[in-house]
Amino acid sequence: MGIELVDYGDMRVTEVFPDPPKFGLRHPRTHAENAMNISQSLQVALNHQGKENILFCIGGDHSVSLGTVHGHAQVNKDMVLLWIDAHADCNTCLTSGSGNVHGMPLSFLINELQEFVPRMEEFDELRPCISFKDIAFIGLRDIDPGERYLLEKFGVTYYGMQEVDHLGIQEVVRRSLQEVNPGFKRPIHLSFDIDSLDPGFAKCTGTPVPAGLTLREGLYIAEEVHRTGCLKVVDLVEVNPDLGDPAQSEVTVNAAKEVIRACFGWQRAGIVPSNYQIPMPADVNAESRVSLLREK
Ligand SMILES: NC(=[NH2+])NCCC[C@H](N)C(=O)O
Repeated sequence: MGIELVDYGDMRVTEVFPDPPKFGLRHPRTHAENAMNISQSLQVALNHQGKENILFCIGGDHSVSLGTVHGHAQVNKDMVLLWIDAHADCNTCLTSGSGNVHGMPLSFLINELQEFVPRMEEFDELRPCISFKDIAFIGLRDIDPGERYLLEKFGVTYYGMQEVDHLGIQEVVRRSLQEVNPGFKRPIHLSFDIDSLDPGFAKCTGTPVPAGLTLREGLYIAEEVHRTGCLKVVDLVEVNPDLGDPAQSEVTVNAAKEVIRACFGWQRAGIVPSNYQIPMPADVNAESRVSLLREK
């Protein structure tokens, strides 16, 4: 594609011991510490790179975004968030049925939700940093009762699969961008959970849900978000090639790769890479060739 990539390396996950559940939330100290590490590393990377660049974080599960969104919001205070997912991931530890933090990251980050989250000093540093009005959800189809209650209570912009079927992906993306980022003035954080895609395209993920986005719809989202010119940070999470058979894992990884390429500006219609030079026959230089053609 003619783009230059800089690899900032892997984040090591630190496990903290002992780490008993708190309010049902599993591994609170480990999660809080790792989220803070991710947030700080992301801030360093964002401040280091050029303004026109895109920072890509490859998960990990969706708890990664607790750190990435927090870090991004410290650098770009006016950022908006597009959450592409089968799940709303805004359970509080009290509404969660699983205790898994990958279903809760937004409960720590969204200002309006703080009154529903019990205080845990481990998470004190991860101050909430975004409001519901700055978030659009696309692809939802497995929403827990507590999440549904909160989405309704705060009148949140969300386009579940029902809305995708009703409006079509083009209108869903147009409305989402228009609602959170009118005029394309604000930096965008795209948090793309591979389980937003239908299991036919992404079986190898921890919590697959049937009847999801097609790969075409997923790519359309990524292409359109790239086209805004506002895309600053992308999370691509919940890809787990160890789940499922080798064929399914290849399909899932390929889907993830295609989404990543689209975020970086690849288009299905093809692109001319920035450093591309058209091959010319060796015998004739371009100028004489043009004049030969004209003389005929
Ligand atoms: N990012 C995800 N895959 N989230 C799945 C969450 C599933 C369920 N709602 C939970 O809270 O446990």
